[in-house]
Amino acid sequence: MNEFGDTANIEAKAINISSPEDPTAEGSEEFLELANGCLCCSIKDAGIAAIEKLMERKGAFDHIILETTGLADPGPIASMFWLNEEYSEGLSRQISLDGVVCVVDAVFGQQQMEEDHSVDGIGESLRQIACSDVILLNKADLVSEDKLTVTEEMIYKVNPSAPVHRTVQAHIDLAHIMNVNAYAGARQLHSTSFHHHQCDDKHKDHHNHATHYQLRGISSLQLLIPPLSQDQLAQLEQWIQGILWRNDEFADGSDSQSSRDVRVLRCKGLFITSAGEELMLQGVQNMYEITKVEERDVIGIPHSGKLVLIGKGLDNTVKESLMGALDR
Ligand SMILES: Nc1nc2c(ncn2[C@@H]2O[C@H](COP(=O)(O)OP(=O)(O)OP(=O)(O)O)[C@@H](O)[C@H]2O)c(=O)[nH]1
Repeated sequence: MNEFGDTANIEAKAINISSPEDPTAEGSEEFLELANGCLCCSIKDAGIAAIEKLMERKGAFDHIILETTGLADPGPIASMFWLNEEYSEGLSRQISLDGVVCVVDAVFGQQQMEEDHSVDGIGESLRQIACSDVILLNKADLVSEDKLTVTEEMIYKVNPSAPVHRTVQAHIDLAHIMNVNAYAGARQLHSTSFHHHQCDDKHKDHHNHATHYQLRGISSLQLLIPPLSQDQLAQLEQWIQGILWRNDEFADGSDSQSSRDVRVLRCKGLFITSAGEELMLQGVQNMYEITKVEERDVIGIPHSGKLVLIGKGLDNTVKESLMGALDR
């Protein structure tokens, strides 16, 4: 869980396991120190080692909750649990990433987001919101209804696909933040209903079936994807690789203006093939996977697929580039 409302030092060091019912546990909580400080700065070594240590006590707990500091970037952490190469050989067989929860401070959240929009690059609060699957707008008792609404609208513009819950003292029904399966089956995507606000409707492009939410530093783009032939599916995947990898320093060295400007932090998609197959896309930063939806997960066949990109520089050019790729 992230809370960007504070300005805490990035050197927080604990993984906190709650295991009150475990008779073998020494206490109701255990803290595993990460030798190298912040989890996201020590992903490959200390992070994985700490989780491996935890898994020696497999069965003593049901969930692992990682609480990062206010300045952490959740993207690399999410990738570590999801598709890390070393990790996938070992622990990913035993545990899976459920979702990323972000706590936004209702008193300072708006100001923090405004400041982060005005900096070069993508400020941490925006990264945290962009990568979240559920958002708590906490300290709702301390601000006016108007301020809550304005903050919610700012959040929706950054990430239209994460539900936002207003909370006091972060009290929330655990069903909203646990077992959310944000990275699992397509069930989630079938039922995803994106937030629409009056102020966003003018950005909606019905002709191209696209919805575009633009805020200075970060934006999201939602596209309806028609049923795809096998060729189009291959073209779509190639296009996705292009947009996810073009900014990577290990990529093909492309140095065009658009390469520098576009940065995808999170992508999700559900694609339908003309043969009736369903495929799900999940991506964090430059990592992605496209998996076939198992029959048991399918709840009715949707008429069209959808693609959601959250990141920087996602303007009309990106949408047109995708349409062009599918038309080839
Ligand atoms: N009125 C009100 N106070 C709250 C709420 N949530 C937390 N607080 C109080 O705000 C104070 C600061 O709490 P946080 O903002 O969570 O600060 P913190 O515990 O340092 O946060 P982290 O370092 O991010 O874990 C504490 O006294 C909390 O009891 C809330 O919803 N309403």
